[in-house]
Amino acid sequence: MPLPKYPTGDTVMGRWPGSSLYYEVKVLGYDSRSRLYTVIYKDGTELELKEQDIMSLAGFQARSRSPGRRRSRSRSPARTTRRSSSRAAAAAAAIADGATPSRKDPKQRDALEVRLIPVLCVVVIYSTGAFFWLLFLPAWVLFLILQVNQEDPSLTNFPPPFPPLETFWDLRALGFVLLWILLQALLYILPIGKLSDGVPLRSGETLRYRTNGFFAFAVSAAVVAAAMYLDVDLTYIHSHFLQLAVASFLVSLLLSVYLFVRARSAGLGELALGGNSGNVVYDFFKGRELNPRIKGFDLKFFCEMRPGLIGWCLINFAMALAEMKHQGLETPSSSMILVNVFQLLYVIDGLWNEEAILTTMDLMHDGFGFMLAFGDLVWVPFTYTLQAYYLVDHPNPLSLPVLFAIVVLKLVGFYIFRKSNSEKNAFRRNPSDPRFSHMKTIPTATGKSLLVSGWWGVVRHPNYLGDLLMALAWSLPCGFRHLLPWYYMIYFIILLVHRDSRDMSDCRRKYGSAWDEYCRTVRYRIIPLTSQDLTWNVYLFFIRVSAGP
Ligand SMILES: NC(=O)C1=CN([C@@H]2O[C@H](COP(=O)(O)OP(=O)(O)OC[C@H]3O[C@@H](n4cnc5c(N)ncnc54)[C@H](OP(=O)(O)O)[C@@H]3O)[C@@H](O)[C@H]2O)C=CC1
Ligand SMILES: CC(C)CCC[C@@H](C)[C@H]1CC=C2C3=C(CC[C@@]21C)[C@@]1(C)CC[C@H](O)C(C)(C)[C@@H]1CC3
Repeated sequence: MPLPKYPTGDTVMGRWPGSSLYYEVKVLGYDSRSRLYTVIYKDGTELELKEQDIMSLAGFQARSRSPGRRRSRSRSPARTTRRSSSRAAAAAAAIADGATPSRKDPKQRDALEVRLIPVLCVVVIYSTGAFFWLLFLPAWVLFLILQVNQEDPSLTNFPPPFPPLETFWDLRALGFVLLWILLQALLYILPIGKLSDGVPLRSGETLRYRTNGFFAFAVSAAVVAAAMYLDVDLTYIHSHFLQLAVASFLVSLLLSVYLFVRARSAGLGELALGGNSGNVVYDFFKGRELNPRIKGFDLKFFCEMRPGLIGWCLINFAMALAEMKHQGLETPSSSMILVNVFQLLYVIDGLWNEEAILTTMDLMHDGFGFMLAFGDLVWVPFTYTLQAYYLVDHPNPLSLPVLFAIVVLKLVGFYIFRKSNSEKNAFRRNPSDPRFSHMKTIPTATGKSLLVSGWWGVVRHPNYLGDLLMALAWSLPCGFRHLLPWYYMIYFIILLVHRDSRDMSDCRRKYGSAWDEYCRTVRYRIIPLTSQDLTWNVYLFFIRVSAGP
């Protein structure tokens, strides 16, 4: 067995994952199976690093002597984090690493150029990718809203007519959005409901969350009922959908700027592993801080679970009222009822099992930046409601057998989704729970184990499978006349396939050979008996190039 290059107890320089910055770390151990070093940073953060991400102090100092290198390397994590604004050039220089050649020596200069060009290309691709998404995502929401408003929303009617600029803005709409967020914030901070522990952070600390989502939903429903009793016309939401979306976009943008700025004073242990590359655009998009909090008010948890998610149900309900008004109906159509009830069940289930969100990727690993702020406050409420919006002016009557088949599909999907999510959540919270005693697991070097029987032994992401079946049941009530109500299904396949591939590489990095063993045992990713094919790999290639590191 080869001896580790860096012995336990040694002080070395370790690369901060996802970035090009090196900090002083102490080696705590080496796992020969996964070939990973466990190291501890000065702020107490413990991580596992590969050998190529570690340098001896002497080697590091020798390389730092070059003037070009000194700029991007600071021994103080806090300073370096703040300084990471020397951006692309610093990142490029740091990634290029190695003995920096003298600029006067033409041979060495050529060598430097040869090495810098691909590095600069990577930096350019990452910032271009993030920049593209920053512009594309809001534009796409706008396109969907304008398209669904058309009498014939088929792609042959592309592009939809662009409304006059002044119609985009309505101060009242901004007022409603702010009031809604304030109401949700108030319900979130009320000392009512359970306090749940998150998963331990890298520093060993555990954050507490007020998981009173169901209570917040019930009170919000009562507030909406009271508003209707007072003759508030909820169909305003349908007629001012664009203005409400623009107002929410503004809120999400301001929130993202605030999040980016406040991350400058966050400690190293509070930063997410991705999203701290030193590239402003990329980091703004991905989010730098893992759990930004204002005096215990957790911004990421709140945004993901409350205003957008509960708002989604309010919008759907308003669409049902708008359908009755537009089509002169006494009750909503059966398709509208299905879409409303199915999505309501999904949201209520999420809020009822709110604790389970604490073991999802977003909460455990992702930084909170534009992507999630926009996703939570704009994307969810204004694109997930598209099926209901579509049905307002595009009726699709359903026969009883079709209706029954769709309900069965939804229930099967929901069962798989709920059971698998609850199984993983319970296992992560208490692996020694007697209900797991008969289950097969694979131990990993981190101390955590992987479930290999039960739902997680059928496919590697059974929860995605259930979610996809449910998504199918949400689109079917809208029929096949247009592609637009199928948008959610198409987007969701792309999102989940991408999340699955991201999770695969994260888990491989975390668990090394134990993960490989899990993948050998559980061969299928999302759909049983479906192997990876060429399309999947081509698709993943494009997603990776555009999504960044
Ligand atoms: N409607 C929507 O728009 C969206 C819905 N979703 C839904 O949200 C839910 C959460 O999804 P997401 O956060 O992406 O992913 P998961 O909840 O599946 O979390 C993945 C994590 O689970 C752990 N894990 C993986 N395999 C195993 C195993 N065999 N045994 C034990 N733990 C394992 C790993 O974390 P670790 O080992 O570190 O604990 C892994 O990183 C899903 O149901 C998904 O469908 C997600 C995105 C969007
Ligand atoms: C804007 C981007 C293209 C995509 C942004 C993605 C986000 C919209 C989603 C990432 C993970 C999510 C989850 C839910 C909603 C959508 C986002 C925020 C979720 C809260 C929906 C309800 C479920 O029951 C859940 C399991 C709690 C979901 C968790 C993940």
